[in-house]
Amino acid sequence: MANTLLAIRELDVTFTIGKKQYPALRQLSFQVKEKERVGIVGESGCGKSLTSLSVMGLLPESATITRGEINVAGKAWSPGMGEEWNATRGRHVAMIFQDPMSALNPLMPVGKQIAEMALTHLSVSKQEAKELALGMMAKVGLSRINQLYGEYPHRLSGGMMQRIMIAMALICKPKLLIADEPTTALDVTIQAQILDLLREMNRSTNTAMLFISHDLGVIREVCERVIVMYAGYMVEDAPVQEILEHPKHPYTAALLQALPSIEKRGQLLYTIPGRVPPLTERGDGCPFAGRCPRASTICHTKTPELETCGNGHRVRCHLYAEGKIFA
Ligand SMILES: Nc1ncnc2c1ncn2[C@@H]1O[C@H](COP(=O)(O)OP(=O)(O)OP(=O)(O)O)[C@@H](O)[C@H]1O
Repeated sequence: MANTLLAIRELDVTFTIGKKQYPALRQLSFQVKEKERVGIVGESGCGKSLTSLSVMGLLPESATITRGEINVAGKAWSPGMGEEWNATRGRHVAMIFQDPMSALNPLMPVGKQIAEMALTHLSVSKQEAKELALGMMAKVGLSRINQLYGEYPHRLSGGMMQRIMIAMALICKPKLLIADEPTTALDVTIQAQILDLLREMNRSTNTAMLFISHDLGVIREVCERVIVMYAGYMVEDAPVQEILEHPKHPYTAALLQALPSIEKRGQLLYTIPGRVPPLTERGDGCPFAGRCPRASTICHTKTPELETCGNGHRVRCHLYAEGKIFA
């Protein structure tokens, strides 16, 4: 059985705005195993990025981890670790973002940026770093690599830049790659190529993946397991096929209903009425109660517990606890 690579337990992240504190992540608990591809899905504002930034140690200054545990490759985070955590995390976890242009240095040739990564983190000579960078550029499907090595970022298309970012992220052989909306800024055909590449890299390098997207359709293509987040809570966690066939949380069911499909061609696409409540408007009860067509009194007053339901499936919903979900 694969070992656990990332374990998040009962994590709370809180923003301090003025003199007030606002919880942004609540009781978040999940794991990523070695080589596993796990997706996090949810609408804008649900806490997907804060989850990845917590792991990376990159939370904004106004946000604090107020409770819980993050464990990477057997090493636990604790407050005040600073550089020590950066070293552990840096050795095992790399991240790619939605907009590769803003993550690349516009003044340095792209090949050199990949080589710099190897020079900084591996004990290699300049020549070896260049060779590793060229090898990685070929591996991520770039052509004319010798010429491309010396090109500046602005000369590259969005898809090529994202390939460069993936090469930079993987050159030091991290155990986990966090990809935060890596294809959202790309057009659809390029999107499909980058998703193929990420799957291929997961297979060929055994790097586990935490893939963040607001699009369940994309997660379905890439991941083996999916975590559904809503307003700072994980509301469902299950293998992808299980969640597609037997969604248990009304929010997950609504996300699935909103997915375009060939059968729905010509029909008006379903959208979930309402919006994710901002931090300042979150109260007691189930975070989804205000938009849930099946909410009852208890949903507005008591936060549901996370229930384990078999088949690797967990859900946070009073309907499940009351035996009203049979899906
Ligand atoms: N620097 C900040 N200051 C105050 N609130 C913030 C800050 N960054 C994020 N938030 C709030 O924290 C909550 C979670 O944000 P987060 O960026 O993790 O959401 P997300 O699910 O990744 O959304 P998106 O898909 O838009 O990136 C949101 O309500 C957001 O407004």
